[in-house]
Amino acid sequence: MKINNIRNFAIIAHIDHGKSTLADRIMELTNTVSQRESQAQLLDDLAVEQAHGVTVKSRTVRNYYQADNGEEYEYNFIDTPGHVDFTYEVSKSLAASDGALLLVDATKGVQAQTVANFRLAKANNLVVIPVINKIDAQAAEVERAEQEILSLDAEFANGPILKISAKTGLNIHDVLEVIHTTIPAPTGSRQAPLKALVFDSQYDSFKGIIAYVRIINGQLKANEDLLLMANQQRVNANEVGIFTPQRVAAPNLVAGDVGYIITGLKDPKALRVGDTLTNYAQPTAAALPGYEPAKSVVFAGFYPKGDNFNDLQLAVEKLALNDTSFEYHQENSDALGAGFRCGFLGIFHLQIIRERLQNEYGLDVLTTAPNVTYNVHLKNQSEPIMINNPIRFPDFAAVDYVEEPLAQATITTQADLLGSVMKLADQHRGQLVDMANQGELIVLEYRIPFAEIAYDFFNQLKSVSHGYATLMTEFAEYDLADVVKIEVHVNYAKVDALSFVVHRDDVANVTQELVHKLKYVIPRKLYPMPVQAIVEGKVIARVDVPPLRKNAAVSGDKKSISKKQALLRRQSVNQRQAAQSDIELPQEVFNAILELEK
Ligand SMILES: Nc1nc2c(ncn2[C@@H]2O[C@H](COP(=O)(O)OP(=O)(O)OP(=O)(O)O)[C@@H](O)[C@H]2O)c(=O)[nH]1
Repeated sequence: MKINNIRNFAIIAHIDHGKSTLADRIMELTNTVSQRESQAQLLDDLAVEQAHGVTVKSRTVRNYYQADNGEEYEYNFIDTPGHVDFTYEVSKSLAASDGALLLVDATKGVQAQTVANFRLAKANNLVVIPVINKIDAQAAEVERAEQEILSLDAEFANGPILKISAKTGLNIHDVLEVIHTTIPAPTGSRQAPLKALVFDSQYDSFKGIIAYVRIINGQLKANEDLLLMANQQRVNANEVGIFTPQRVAAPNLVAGDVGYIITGLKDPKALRVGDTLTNYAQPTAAALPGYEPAKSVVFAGFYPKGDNFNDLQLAVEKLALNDTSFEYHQENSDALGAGFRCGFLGIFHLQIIRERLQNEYGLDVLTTAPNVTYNVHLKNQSEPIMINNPIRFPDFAAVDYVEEPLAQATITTQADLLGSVMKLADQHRGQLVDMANQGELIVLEYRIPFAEIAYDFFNQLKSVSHGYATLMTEFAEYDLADVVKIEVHVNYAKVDALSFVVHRDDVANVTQELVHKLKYVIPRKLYPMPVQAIVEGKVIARVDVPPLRKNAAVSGDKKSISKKQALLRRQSVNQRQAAQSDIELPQEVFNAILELEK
């Protein structure tokens, strides 16, 4: 294909505005896939995606389009995720594209992710084509959506604003035409030395690392020797090819193309997404600018259930390769043994990774209660220490002061829901910074501790706004926080994995609720076990997990005094022996912390 007839573009939108449906329709109209195949959504093929009905990973597909002007075009499109936790995936896809279709749901209009993704596309110098989708829906307000698009960028008045239904197929032909008339062909020279951007990757147990590349300059054939520029690693292109959407081998990839390279690299850490690939013998002079590494916001421990630490290690290594925003390192807990401390972009991201471990690797992991990273300033030390694991939170006597991460949170809401949304943000220690109108929507800017919004805030916001309000967050700064560590002792022994950090004001409520929840989820033993929540050395709350059998001391059975005393003696010996001994920690115990009403 001539480079002039290639178009590389992304489809971007707010969650659920119809990206995957439009992608399916494009593949159908270009005969990339048959009608029968396209009955099921083709691109969201990860089990987690089907379960939640959302895109988690970006997908790439090559289509051939016979245009009205008689020319044939190669369309490489990248379907991207819409959930706020996966913005990082979107920015990678955009770096590999020259243009973007910005999809707006006619029943919802411009929403927070629409704005954010539009800005990302502009930052990557992409040509953006607005497309209003779902015009078939009863609740569609096409004109209003159009006005909102124009208030996003007045320049849209100069170009077409398409109105389609991805569901019924209405006006999809216009979309296919506008792509080649509006989005520029890639610029790049086939003669120059090879320069390819690795914009994504995947791990295959047999084939090793598969790099997803956009060829900027030059060309490459199978079996050529290549160089990964970041770590000067030499690799062989075992196979090169394109996505149809399945991988199909091709003789070569040339400037402008999007495709894959099977590298055979077996070490999942050997390749970094954002790296530049070049020819080993004739390298290009300078690497492409890489991506900003993603910044983890939420941390939690993953521990194997049973004796499969090695399986878990391999699985997290491979997942981290497929999802570069997921980070991990090994940690040990007295209560749980060896595991991993993992970093995520948000709680939904955590949930997705956990489900992927289950679905793709058959691993059921124990997940400890999530937390954020604290900067702890010690009394006798000038430099603060970063704590992302409550087990390591220093003793209160040594702590001078603590700082916590604040988010810049942008909440977009309908005017009539303003009251409930502001109340929710207030309950979560949000400080209102700015408030502005965007069409009929109100955009609120908050400074709000990540610890307050990292867990369930998004769901609560959806619930108070009946699904309409949207949330975008980014890291703002560290700020002083009056937080304390809660330790949990079961049967007088500290259970390190159950430690967590909360604001001092919440201590009384949280500890009471916690011990009462733990009473029902800690597996019972033959003797009663006290559960204590301890803050700064003081027991703040306590309950007893009842014994499996009746307690001799409180048993109502009629027994002689001496028999009862003998029973009590035996019971107390058991109890003393049992203190310190292992207690089991099923997942429900950690969920009890996660579900606390903070
Ligand atoms: N009425 C109507 N519904 C549509 C149309 N396009 C998509 N939908 C529906 O909208 C919902 C979301 O569509 P998806 O294509 O999964 O949305 P998405 O943007 O890919 O979602 P994420 O991948 O999770 O970001 C589905 O229930 C679709 O059937 C349309 O043109 N009209």
